[in-house]
Amino acid sequence: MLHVSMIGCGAIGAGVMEILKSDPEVAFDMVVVPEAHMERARSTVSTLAPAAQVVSRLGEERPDLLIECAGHQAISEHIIPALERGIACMVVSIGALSEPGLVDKLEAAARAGRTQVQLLSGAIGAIDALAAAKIGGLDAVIYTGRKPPQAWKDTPAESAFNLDTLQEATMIFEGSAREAARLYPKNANVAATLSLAGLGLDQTQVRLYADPGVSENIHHVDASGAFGGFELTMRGKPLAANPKTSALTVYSVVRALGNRAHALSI
Ligand SMILES: NC(=O)C1=CN([C@@H]2O[C@H](COP(=O)(O)OP(=O)(O)OC[C@H]3O[C@@H](n4cnc5c(N)ncnc54)[C@H](O)[C@@H]3O)[C@@H](O)[C@H]2O)C=CC1
Ligand SMILES: O=C([O-])CC(=O)C(=O)O
Repeated sequence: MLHVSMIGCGAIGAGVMEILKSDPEVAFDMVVVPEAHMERARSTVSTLAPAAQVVSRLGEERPDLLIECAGHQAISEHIIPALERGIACMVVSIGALSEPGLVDKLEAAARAGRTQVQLLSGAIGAIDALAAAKIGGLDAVIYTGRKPPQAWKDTPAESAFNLDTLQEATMIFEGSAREAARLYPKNANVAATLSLAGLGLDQTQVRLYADPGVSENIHHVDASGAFGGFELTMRGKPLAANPKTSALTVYSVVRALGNRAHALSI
């Protein structure tokens, strides 16, 4: 039985607990959320993982695994201290790692605690292929993200374009993954994941589109190098609970937890 503590109880966290409530090999013992969100989290947790306690920090507990499904702030607040204490961690807010120095801090904390932090693939696929291709040498990685106009609300695109009346696909950003992550931090997880697996934040090229013709979060990757090349298009259905988040992100967390908990890993 794998004893897991979960940070966050929003669209991803609740989705993960919902799927795993019938898995006898995974137990959620703690769910960590900020004080202000505890009441709401308690009501969600009472049906999805009734044995779990809702807390605002991990305290002295030592889960087998701590998984972050919360947001950028949670990495320095909860993941780094847990790694230093030797607790294995998984992270889904990969966009946070575009902050200068944070990847190094994460690695140093895991080394100090003699443990490991796993960065999950989330809404994108082929991270295994890209990371393997990097070993032979990559020439180019181009990422195109395309989402319905409403998914770009509360981003700089909202002041530059009238998202409510867009009639055709409109490129709202072109530049490096580093710049994309700076301007669109809540939509930067895929760009940051591709960068970490591949050519890094400065060499990974990004184009972002607001497209009234789509209802899904469409991620396209074009990679080439010594291995040859690949093109990948993911058409991610957004979660009802948070349209910025593709459902595949939830499944990627469930898969990663299953791979730790079950005898067979794939
Ligand atoms: N790697 C990937 O492909 C993807 C990653 N994400 C990232 O996953 C994270 C969670 O996404 P959603 O579940 O859709 O968000 P959400 O907004 O639905 O839920 C966030 C949850 O985290 C909690 N929370 C917020 N700040 C916290 C903190 N400092 N400490 C502890 N708990 C905290 C909130 O109370 C809430 O329960 C976001 O950072 C998002 O950017 C989202 C989609 C894809
Ligand atoms: O599709 C998703 O779930 C999220 C996304 O685009 C990102 O954060 O890069």
